Amino acid sequence: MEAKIRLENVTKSFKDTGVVLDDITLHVNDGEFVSIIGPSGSGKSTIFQCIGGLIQPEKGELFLDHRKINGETGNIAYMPQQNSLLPWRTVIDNVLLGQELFHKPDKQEAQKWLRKINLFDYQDAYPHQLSGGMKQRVAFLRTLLSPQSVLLLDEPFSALDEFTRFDMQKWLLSIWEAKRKSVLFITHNIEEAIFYLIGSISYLLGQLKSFVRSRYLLKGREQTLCLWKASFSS
Ligand SMILES: Nc1ncnc2c1ncn2[C@@H]1O[C@H](COP(=O)(O)OP(=O)(O)OP(=O)(O)O)[C@@H](O)[C@H]1O
Repeated sequence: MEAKIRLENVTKSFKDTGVVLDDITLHVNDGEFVSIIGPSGSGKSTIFQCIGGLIQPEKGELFLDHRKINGETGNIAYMPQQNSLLPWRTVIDNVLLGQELFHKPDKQEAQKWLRKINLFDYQDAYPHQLSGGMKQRVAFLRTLLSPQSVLLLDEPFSALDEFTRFDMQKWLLSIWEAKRKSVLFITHNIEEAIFYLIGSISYLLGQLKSFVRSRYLLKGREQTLCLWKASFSS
């Protein structure tokens, strides 16, 4: 299977903290769902910032399809950990932002999805009028509806209550099944990573050809924790 995203021997350090990523190699295949789990400070968000082109590694190369993307932004739909909504834009205009960058805003589709996440009545509200969980749902929707084929989700559901989180997790899986985007998902929570593995199994068994795994990062080193892996040939 073709790698959609490839990190080859990526090393990144910061002045204060020293080496954070030490020779990381990671391949994510087309349509694959990969959870990245690890303790706080192990470098999970730093990996995303490198893939998203927000920072440059001092060593190593990053590829999207076969194209080198070191330091390039705009290739990936990225939902960072911190609130990334633009305060001067309404909810609907924030959701449409990712699509506007590609000149493809689809207001009707955005409204359809806002209804699904119970935010239809807030489409004309501004971010300061929303709770933390509502903002997270808006940012998540913007990322999902962006046209790029790779989603980077950095703890997208951390501000949500258990019930809403469960709904969003199920929703994310159904979107992944329907759109077959490549998803990299950061979480602190091993149970959440296992949820996606188990949730993916029925789909993968049906499709006969896929591959799901979780990665566990230790400071400076990457170890692969193969919780579940399936590779079927069609
Ligand atoms: N811009 C920066 N300048 C200096 N140090 C940084 C910078 N960004 C990250 N770091 C440091 O790099 C290390 C890894 O940070 P990172 O945010 O990638 O970890 P993380 O695994 O995502 O943590 P968390 O789960 O708490 O979000 C931390 O020690 C952090 O202080």
